[in-house]
Amino acid sequence: MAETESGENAIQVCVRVRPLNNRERDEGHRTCVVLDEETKQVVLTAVDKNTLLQLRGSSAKGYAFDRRYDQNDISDMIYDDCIAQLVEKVFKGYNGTVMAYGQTGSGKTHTMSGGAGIHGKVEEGITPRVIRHVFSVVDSLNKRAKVGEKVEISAYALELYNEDLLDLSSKSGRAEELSKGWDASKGAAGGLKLTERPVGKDGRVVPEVIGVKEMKCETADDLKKFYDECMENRSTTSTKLNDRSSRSHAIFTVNVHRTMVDVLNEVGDDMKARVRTSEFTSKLHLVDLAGSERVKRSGVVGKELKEAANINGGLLVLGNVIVALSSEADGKKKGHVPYRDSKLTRLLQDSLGGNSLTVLISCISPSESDFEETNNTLKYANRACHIKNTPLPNKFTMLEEDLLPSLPMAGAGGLGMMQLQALLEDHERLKENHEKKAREKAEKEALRLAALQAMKDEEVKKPGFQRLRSSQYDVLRRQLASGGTNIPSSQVIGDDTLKGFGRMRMSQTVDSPGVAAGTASATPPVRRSRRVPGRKQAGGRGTSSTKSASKPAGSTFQDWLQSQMGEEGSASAPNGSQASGETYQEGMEEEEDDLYEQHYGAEGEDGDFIVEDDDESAYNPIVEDEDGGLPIVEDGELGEAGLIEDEEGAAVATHAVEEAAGKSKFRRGAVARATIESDSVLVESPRVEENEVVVEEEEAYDPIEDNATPKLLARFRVNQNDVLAVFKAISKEDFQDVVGLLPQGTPLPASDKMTYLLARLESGSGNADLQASLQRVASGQTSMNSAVGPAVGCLMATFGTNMISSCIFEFEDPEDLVYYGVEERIELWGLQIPHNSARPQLEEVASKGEDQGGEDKAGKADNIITWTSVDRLNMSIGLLYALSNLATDQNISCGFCVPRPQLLKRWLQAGVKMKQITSTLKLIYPPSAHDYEYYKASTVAYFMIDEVKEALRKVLSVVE
Ligand SMILES: Nc1ncnc2c1ncn2[C@@H]1O[C@H](COP(=O)(O)OP(=O)(O)OP(=O)(O)O)[C@@H](O)[C@H]1O
Repeated sequence: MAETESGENAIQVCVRVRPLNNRERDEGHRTCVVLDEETKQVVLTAVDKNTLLQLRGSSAKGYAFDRRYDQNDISDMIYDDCIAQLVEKVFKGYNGTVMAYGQTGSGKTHTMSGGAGIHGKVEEGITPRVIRHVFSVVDSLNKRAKVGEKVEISAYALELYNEDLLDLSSKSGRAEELSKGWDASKGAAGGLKLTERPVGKDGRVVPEVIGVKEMKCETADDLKKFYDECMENRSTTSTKLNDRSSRSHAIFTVNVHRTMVDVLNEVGDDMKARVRTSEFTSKLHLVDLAGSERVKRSGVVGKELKEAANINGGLLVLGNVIVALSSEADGKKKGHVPYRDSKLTRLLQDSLGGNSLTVLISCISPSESDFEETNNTLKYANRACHIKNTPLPNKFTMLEEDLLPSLPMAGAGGLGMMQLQALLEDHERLKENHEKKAREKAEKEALRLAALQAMKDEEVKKPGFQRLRSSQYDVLRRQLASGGTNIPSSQVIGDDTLKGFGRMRMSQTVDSPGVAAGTASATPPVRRSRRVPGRKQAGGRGTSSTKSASKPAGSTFQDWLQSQMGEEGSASAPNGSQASGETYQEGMEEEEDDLYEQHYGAEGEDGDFIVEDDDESAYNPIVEDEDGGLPIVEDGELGEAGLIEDEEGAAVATHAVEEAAGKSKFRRGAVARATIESDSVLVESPRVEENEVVVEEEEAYDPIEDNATPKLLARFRVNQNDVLAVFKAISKEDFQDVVGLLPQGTPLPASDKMTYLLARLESGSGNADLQASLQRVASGQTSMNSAVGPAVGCLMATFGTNMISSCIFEFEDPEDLVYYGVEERIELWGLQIPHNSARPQLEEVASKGEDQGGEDKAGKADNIITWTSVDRLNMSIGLLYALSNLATDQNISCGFCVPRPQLLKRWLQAGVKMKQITSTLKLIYPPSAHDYEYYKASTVAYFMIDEVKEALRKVLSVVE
């Protein structure tokens, strides 16, 4: 016998014997059915000669069934034994069928629908129980539903009447159909359409009824009402054998549509936890067949006779189907199953021999007068026990994955149910808001672009309109950063510098990188393109004014970098770098190449570097053309588009060429000389003569006066609560995951980019207090390396960039940047301009430093060391400045980070010193995370907040 995965029979056949009815009693019929509990048989006993004859000599006929119910058993028992579990299975994706079968008047409708029984006792039928049960399951599922999960119930009712398939829910429609005639020869005239949908590869099909009205029901009452209405419409008639005989087969189908959400135990490349949302629809058919009847006995004529013929015809085919299926299941030759011989069997083909879990309730009369029909029913029921159904849960349709923010792995402590629920709720909200946000964003961007365009249009009307290219700012920043304090601050920082940029002649000493590194002689004025010594000893590119040479002796990048990093703990020379040292070194070598190019110019094909004249020791940050306009490359190599050189040498020149060719993605055409018609629309660059920055005055346009020069402003509004909460979250030493560390009741950030990725710096043995250790560093008693070494550990929480921007900082775009498109902003800021998004109101927590005090020898607040971590993702110097400001406010004087090469580069360029900590970074981090390996090989650095601020002030025009 076919079984489900859980071992239950896929087809359960039970027998129900009704009591003798009044007519049978009146006529003196006796019971011929006995339930033998020992043999589990339903035994038909021969009670008279004729019956004996019919039994061909046997005095008794027994059929074994697992479940047998006599006249004293109520439908409660049948339900509990067979139906309840079926209903539960339907919610797990299985199709189910409960089908009452038997001769007319045997109790099928009573069993399926209930009602006043023979003894006047009202009994609830299986279908009303199913309805109640279905909604009790729905309620319990809803109670423990995850966000995004739902279950929907709908139903439809069919009637197969004289081979016409009708919608029982539509009384008028049904009457109309019937008026067209009930002759089976008319087939489906006017009725519903029955089709078959192929499923699987074995040629199996499932029936589908087209056009039936499906009713969505929210409550059990809704569904019961719908059921009652449908059953009211059913064709019945009074016969000799049944006062209210069903003249049609009725199929009431309950659809269960479920959407389920599973949080998978995995994290994707994007560091989001995988969530699988799946859905299925399963069907529970509740079938009340019309009864077979011997027309002689039921005494029907005319229309009822025709009905009986059709009923019997369908049931005959049903019997044949059962026989064919049972023979097949018994291992006999696979034969043809005549499903298509009747509409009834076509409709039921999934329930018998198909994909359904089926309970067949064989209703029988106990009366000896019905002996033959009962025997017949039991015979088929017995055969049906052998039918093999192959129930498989309906295929889940996966809707989507990957919607949750990433969760810490179970190994890191896992999530509590509450937290998980919170995340799921967050997830749901995100899902709902996703489209709305996208739409709003698109609208906002469209408005912004329109406004931007309008502004640009206005700007270009101004005489001499020009704005500085982002690369020019980089040039300036780097130049200023490398020059350090030698440049008067009034001219180095902020508007003044920018004002002077290209406008006035300033005489001041600038230490070029080469000078800072203590190598090659100072920076002479150079005004003609030439090559500087390259790292390769190859020939020139055939230009008369170039030649090859070696990199200046002693002028190593390493030297320069060292000078940038300060004396202690050079990131460029990570001595003592342990596990991560090698990778770090490789990273730095890449950086070296990068920075080398920036300082000595882009490498030519042969490894040479293009600079001015033949003076190998020369260093010329800026070259301009004779007219003081856009610089021109004179050796012809770079065309006539212009050249701006400083540390970046030819790289900038190349950029200028691209610019001229209209290839640059930044401010295409806005700077290129070719596009500028007016002589007055020129941007000049400072140039260096004998270690002096020379900026020639011109009559032309003053970007500041014309209010067209962008300023790099760090104008931040910081959400203190968010930051404090984050700081608190990452300041616990003994942690399992960040979520668990957030203050009780802290709502989780709404950002879908939120990540909680954890790393802990394993800093050797000992259990000293990190706080105290850091204080010793602050008071100069010890170095960071030795302080962190014995400390308990450094917890570093990294958050997605979005979270940093939306949770920690709230930016106001500097007004002057509003002219710029996103790409330009990125270039200027090193970070996408953060957006303002909804941020959770997190509980305010006290400053850790103030709470803990510790060894604050000097007793000054600014000597109290607290620490924070900095996201490694594209942290711009602007963000870093804002963070540093905040850290100062909070008496935080030291920051840790895992610098990315790009980040390191940018910070170094900005003059921010970072020092490597020689320690092993132990990751508490999902290994599946895309940057796991990166972190594994990373080095932790630290920086002192004051130093950072001081350095950044030099390159940022800060509005405090
Ligand atoms: N188990 C039972 N206990 C009490 N009364 C019953 C039982 N089964 C059937 N009856 C009564 O017997 C009568 C006939 O039952 P029912 O209408 O359910 O038969 P049926 O098999 O549906 O007949 P038909 O095929 O003609 O529609 C009804 O009055 C019903 O109340």
